[in-house]
Amino acid sequence: MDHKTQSAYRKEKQQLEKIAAEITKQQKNLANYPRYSGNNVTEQVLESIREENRTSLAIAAKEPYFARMDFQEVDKESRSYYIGKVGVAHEDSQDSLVVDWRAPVASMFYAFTGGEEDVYYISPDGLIDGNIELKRNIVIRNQELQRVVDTYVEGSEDLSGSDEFLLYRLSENKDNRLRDIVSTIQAKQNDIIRAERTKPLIIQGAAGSGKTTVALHRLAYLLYEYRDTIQAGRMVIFAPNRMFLDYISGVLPELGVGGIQQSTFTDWTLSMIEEKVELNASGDDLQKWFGKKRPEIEKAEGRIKGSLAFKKWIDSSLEAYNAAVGPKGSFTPFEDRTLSEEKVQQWLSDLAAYPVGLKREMMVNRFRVWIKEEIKYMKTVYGSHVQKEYRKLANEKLKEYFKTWPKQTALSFYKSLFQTNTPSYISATERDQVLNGWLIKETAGRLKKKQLTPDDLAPLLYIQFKLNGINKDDVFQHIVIDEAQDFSPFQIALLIEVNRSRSFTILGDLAQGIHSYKGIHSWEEFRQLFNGKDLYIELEQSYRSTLEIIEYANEVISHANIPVQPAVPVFRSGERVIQQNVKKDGQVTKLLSTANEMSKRGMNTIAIVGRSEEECHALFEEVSKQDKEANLITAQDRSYAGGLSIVPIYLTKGLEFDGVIIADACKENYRKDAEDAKLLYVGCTRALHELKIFYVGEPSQLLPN
Ligand SMILES: Nc1ncnc2c1ncn2[C@@H]1O[C@H](COP(=O)(O)OP(=O)(O)OP(=O)(O)O)[C@@H](O)[C@H]1O
Repeated sequence: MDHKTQSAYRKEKQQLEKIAAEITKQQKNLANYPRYSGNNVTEQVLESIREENRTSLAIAAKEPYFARMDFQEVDKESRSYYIGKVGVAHEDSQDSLVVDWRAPVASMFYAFTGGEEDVYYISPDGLIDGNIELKRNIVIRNQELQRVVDTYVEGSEDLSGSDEFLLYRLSENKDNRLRDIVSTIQAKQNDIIRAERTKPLIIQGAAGSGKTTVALHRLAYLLYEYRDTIQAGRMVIFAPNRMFLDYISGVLPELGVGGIQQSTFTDWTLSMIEEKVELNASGDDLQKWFGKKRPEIEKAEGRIKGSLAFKKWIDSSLEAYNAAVGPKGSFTPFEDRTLSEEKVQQWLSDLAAYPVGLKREMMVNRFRVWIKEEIKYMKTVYGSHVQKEYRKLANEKLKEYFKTWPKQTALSFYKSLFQTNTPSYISATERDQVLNGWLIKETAGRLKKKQLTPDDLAPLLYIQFKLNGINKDDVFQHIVIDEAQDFSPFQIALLIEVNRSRSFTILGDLAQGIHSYKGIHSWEEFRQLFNGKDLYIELEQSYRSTLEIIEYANEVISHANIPVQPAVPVFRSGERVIQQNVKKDGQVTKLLSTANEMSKRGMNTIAIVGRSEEECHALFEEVSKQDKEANLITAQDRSYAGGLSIVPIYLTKGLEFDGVIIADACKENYRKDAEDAKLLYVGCTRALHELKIFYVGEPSQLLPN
C-alpha cells in the first residue's frame, strides 16, 4: 500500500467507526422501546415507524455503506456522500450520514463514468449540477473495512479502478441465491432501474446481462421513488417457476424491501379464476417439447391460443354476445302492472359501461327492486295475503323474461367457443381460420371435464374479466415479467387489463427462447400491444461468465440465427472451455471427478447438466451409488439448494453455477438446429467460471471446432 492509499484507508476507517457507532447507538435506543401490540392507532403508527427503522438499521449495521462520492455543487463547497443500501441520518441533528442508493444524488455515482460528461441530478428543488471529484468503492464486512478502491479521481487519467472493482465482484463464487449488485450497478443498468414508472420497458438482454437482478433493483427503486403513491403489495414479479422464485427470493429483503408479490403466471391465473378447474400437469408438456421428437412449433397449442388473432376472435365473440343478449320488450309480471320497454332500455343504457355479466346482474337487481315496489302497491290494494302469490308469479315471469339473456360464466362462455354447434353470436367460420380442427375437438373434450392446459389460462381469465370486471384490489401498479420471451402476446394483453397504467418492466432474451412453442419469436409481438409507447432497450454486455465461456457460447448460438446482438463479455479471463470425448461406461466417473476437481478449487455451486429428465435420473442413481451427495432438480422442485446439482438443461434457465459440466453433448442429444442451439446456449451460459463439455460417441455439430 503506498502512502496515499494508506492515508485514505486510515481516514475511511475513522469514518466507518463514527458511522457504525451512531448506528449502534440508534439500535440501542430503539431496543429500549417495548414492541407495541395494542389497539391504539397512534401507537400502532409509531410502532410501524420503529419497525421500519429497526429493519433499516439492521441492514445498515451489517454493511453501513459501499461507496463514497465527492461532489461539488456549483458555487458550493465539495461534500462527501456515503452511499448505502439504506439511508442513515444523525439522530439529533438529522444530518444525513449515509444516503440511500436510490436517492437522486446517488444516481450520479452510477451514471457518471468519467470524462467530459455533464454531471447533474434532479433534486426536489430542480436540477443540481456540479462536479464529481471522487468515486470510491468501499468493502465492509461485519463492520470491518476490507477494501478501498478508487474508481474515479478527478484529474487522473486512470479509470481502471472501476473495472478492477467490478471484476473483483464478478470473480467471487456464488451460493444458492442471487445477490444484490448495488455497489457495481452499471450506467445502462442504472438507466433501466430509474426509468420513468409509466413507460412500459421492454428489455432484450443477453445471457448474464443482469436482467433479473436489474428488475429486482428497479422494484426497490420504484417503491422508494414513488413511496407516496405505490404500495409493495400492488407490485408483482412474474418468474418462470417456483424454484426460480426461491433462487431470487433473497435480493429484495437484502435491499430492505418486503411485501412485493412474487408468482408464476400459472399460479397467479389459477388464484384469479373464480371457477373450479383442473390443470393438466405441465411436466408432460416439457417431456413433449424437450424429447427427441419435437412437434411442429407453429402448430403448437401455445402459439395458437397465445396469439393476438385468437384474442381478437374472442373479443369479437364477446362483443357479438353483448349485442345479442339483453331483455327486449316490456315486462308485465301480473295484472296490468307493466315495466315499460322504454324504462328497460333506459336502464340498459345507464349500465352500458359495465361488463356484460355484471350488467346482467345489475339489471336483474333493478327488476327485483321494481317488483318489490309493485308487490307493496298490490298489498295496499288487495291486502297482504296476495303477497306470496304475486311474488311467485313475478319470479316465474322474471325467469322467463331473462331467458334470452342466460347467465354465463367464463368457463361456460369459453366452452361455447369450441362447441360443434356454436351459439349464433360466435362465428365458426372465423374460428376455423384461427384454430385448427384438432385443437377445437381436443379442447372441447377436455373442457367438458373442466380440464385446462396452461394455454387455456390466459383466454379463460380474460373472458372472466370481460364478463365480470376486475376487482379493484386485484389491480397492479407495476408488473415485472422475467424470462418474458416465454410469454405469449395474449398473456401480456391479459396483464394490461390488470395494469391499465401500463407500468411494466418486461425482460427476456430471444436467444434463450427455448419455449418457442408458446413464447414469442420477435419483440414486435409485444411492442404492438403498447401502440409505440414502449421503450425498447438492448443489453449486450454480459457479466456472469468469463470471456472464454461467452465466446464459446456465442459460437453455439450462431447456429440459431436469432435477430439479436450476441453477448459481449466483460474482460474477465478464466479457464479454457474443455470439450472431451468419454466412453459410455466411464462417463459417470469422469463427470464426478470433474465436479470434485471444481469443488476442490473452491467452487460452491456445480451443475451436471443432462439433456432430459430421464438422463438426469439415471445419472443421479449412478452418482448416489458412488456415495456422492448431489441434488436432482426436477420441474416440480420449489427450492434450489446449491452444492452439486444434476439438472435437465431446460431447467437451468435463469440459474447460474460456478462450474457447469454438460454431461453428454453428443450428436443425437443436440441436433444442428435452432431449437437445440438455444438449449445448449442456455446450458453453457449458466457457468460463471468454468465450463466442461463431455460427449459420448460423436460430438454435436453445434460444438465449436
Ligand atoms: N452490475 C453488475 N455488477 C456485478 N454483478 C453483476 C452486475 N450485473 C449482473 N451481475 C451478475 O451477473 C450475473 C447474471 O445476472 P442475472 O442473472 O440477473 O442476468 P440475466 O440477464 O437475468 O441472465 P440470464 O438471462 O442468462 O438468466 C449475476 O451473478 C449477477 O449478480
